[in-house]
Amino acid sequence: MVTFIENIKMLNEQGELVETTITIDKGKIAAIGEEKPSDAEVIDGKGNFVAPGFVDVHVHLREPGFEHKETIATGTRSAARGGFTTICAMPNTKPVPDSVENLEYVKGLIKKSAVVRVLPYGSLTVAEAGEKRTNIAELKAHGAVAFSDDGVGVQLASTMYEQMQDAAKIDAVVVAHCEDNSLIYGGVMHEGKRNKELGLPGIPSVCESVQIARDVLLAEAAGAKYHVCHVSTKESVRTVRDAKKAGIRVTAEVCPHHLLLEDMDIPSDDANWKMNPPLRSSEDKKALIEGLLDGTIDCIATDHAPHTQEEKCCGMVGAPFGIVGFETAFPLLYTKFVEPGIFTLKQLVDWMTKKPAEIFNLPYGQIEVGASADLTIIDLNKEKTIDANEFHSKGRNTPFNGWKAKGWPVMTIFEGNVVYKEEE
Ligand SMILES: NC(=O)N[C@@H](CC(=O)O)C(=O)O
Ligand SMILES: [Zn+2]
Ligand SMILES: [Zn+2]
Repeated sequence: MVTFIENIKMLNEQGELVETTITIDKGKIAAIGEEKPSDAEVIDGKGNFVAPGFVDVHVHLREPGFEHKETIATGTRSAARGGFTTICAMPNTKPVPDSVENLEYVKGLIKKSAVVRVLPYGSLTVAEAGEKRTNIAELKAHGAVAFSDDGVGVQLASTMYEQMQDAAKIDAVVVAHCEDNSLIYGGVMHEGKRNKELGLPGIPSVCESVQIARDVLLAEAAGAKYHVCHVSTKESVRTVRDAKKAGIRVTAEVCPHHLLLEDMDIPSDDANWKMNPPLRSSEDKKALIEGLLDGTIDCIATDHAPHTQEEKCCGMVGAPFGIVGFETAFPLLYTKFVEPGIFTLKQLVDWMTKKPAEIFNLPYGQIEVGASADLTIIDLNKEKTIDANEFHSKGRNTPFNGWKAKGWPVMTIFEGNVVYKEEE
């Protein structure tokens, strides 16, 4: 079946919006800017903006093991509603995809219920316990997109070094949640001014940056491709910048919440503001924005991390770290950064599509003939108030509830099929 999208605007190389059409045949983009084939089914783009389906290289779907927080079905529906068509699922599930058997099991679950493309990570260590190394060559051969122990830092330098050496041999990407356990101090938010006002234990910035500093030196020694998760501090940005200058193969991602919020914004001891790494200072936030703009930080990832309302009910100390991200990422970033002219629309879209795909060597994230027909149609003028109760995710854990934002995905197309359509 042939589908024809008309009355749509697309970004050109210069970053201008130009009117076009897209023809889809057998799940692939068959033509751009051509006439309607006679037998085609027509989608009216209503003059909206069409972007490549967003690519998120850092998400948590919770299945298997934590289906009360999220399932592959709810998580991917949430992704589709946010405009994401390719997502890389972190391995902190139960079981952890640390063996071929466990990875195959996870792949089976994905096949059964995912509505968008889910690419599973393999872990760096068995059960993410930080001790026994996994066989990453074997896991890669069975479809692991990359390797990470996200949720915890790899504490031993030798473990990281040896996995990087193995990764270098097969050109796999080592992806790191950087957190030195000896520097957490039982903290639940950033160690600064606001945690003292709230009487809450703080996590110092060095907890993250020292491990990034260690890892870039290990990546240099191993010749490995190394990607840093959710960069949150100015020292981390500087360390990545210096490493890039030295020719080390390092890339980095930043999350929307770290670009949009700082510790002083935290209104009270409310666990919907608790995530790892925590919201840092206003100087840190500034450094992250500068880092994106100067190319130190390569892409944006949501770190969608659903938890139940019961878990998040009662203050930061007992609650798990993490907030949901899919269904608010684009409108918030568009409203707060593109509308005021801090980022261009092309920059924002590239950081959510082409750039992450490049890092992980994925053939997605661009609208071109022959590519998978993964598209997000966005109404850049539509304004709406964020209501967590409308989320397709099981998670309601967001600090952005009640925020007004513009630029909402109205239709998401994955492999030529409509997987999300806004209710009229
Ligand atoms: N980011 C978070 O605060 N939480 C993540 C783990 C992680 O990304 O480190 C989770 O799995 O809940
Ligand atoms: Zn993490
Ligand atoms: Zn994560």
